[in-house]
Amino acid sequence: MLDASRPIWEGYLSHPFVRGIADGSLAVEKFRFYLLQDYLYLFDYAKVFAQGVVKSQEPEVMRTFASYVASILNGELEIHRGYMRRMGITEERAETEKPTLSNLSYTAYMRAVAAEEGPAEIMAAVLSCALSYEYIAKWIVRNYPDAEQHGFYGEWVRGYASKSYAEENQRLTALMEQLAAGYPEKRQARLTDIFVACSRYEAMFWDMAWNGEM
Ligand SMILES: Cc1ncc(CO)c(N)n1
Repeated sequence: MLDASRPIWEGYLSHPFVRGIADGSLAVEKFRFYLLQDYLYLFDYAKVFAQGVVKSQEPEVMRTFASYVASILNGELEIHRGYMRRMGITEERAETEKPTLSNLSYTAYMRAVAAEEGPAEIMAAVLSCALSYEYIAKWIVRNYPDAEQHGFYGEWVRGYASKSYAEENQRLTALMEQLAAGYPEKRQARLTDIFVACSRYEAMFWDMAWNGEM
């Protein structure tokens, strides 16, 4: 799965939006636009995990999916709310924002997988989002030593490069392997297709953030 999307992931690292966070040169206006879109995105992302609870039978699997619903709504979105406070954006204001077509397409795709398919396919859909942010943030930390301390973007970098985020991702990866164990080739190929599609949607989301799509 990771091999199939390697070239797409390499592209994230040279993306001007990602580079702008890395060297601190990104215009705050661009980040503001991205953050509001990502704020909307994360509520749908949480719903995809919630669908994982609905679609799974084993208590342990249900518990894992459920814990991510809570950690997105209470943990990751705290980063967003922190930035919104700093930029003077209220939650009411953020909720009136309209998702761009790129954003809608990405979440609609994940929600269609979640509605029609099973827990392994749902995990394949959420995995590239989670893993790619860790990949990007760790790459920033390795290559831009000042990025973590940046007065504005530092919090974003630290959050996604953190040990706790990596640990959560390890649990997701382990669950992916557990759910897909013994899958025949055809179903494995389907998981890869979903993972690659979401990796491409991630690239589209960065493009949207950079170009300010309406
Ligand atoms: C678009 C997008 N993908 C992945 C993540 C990481 O959860 C995020 N916050 N936003």
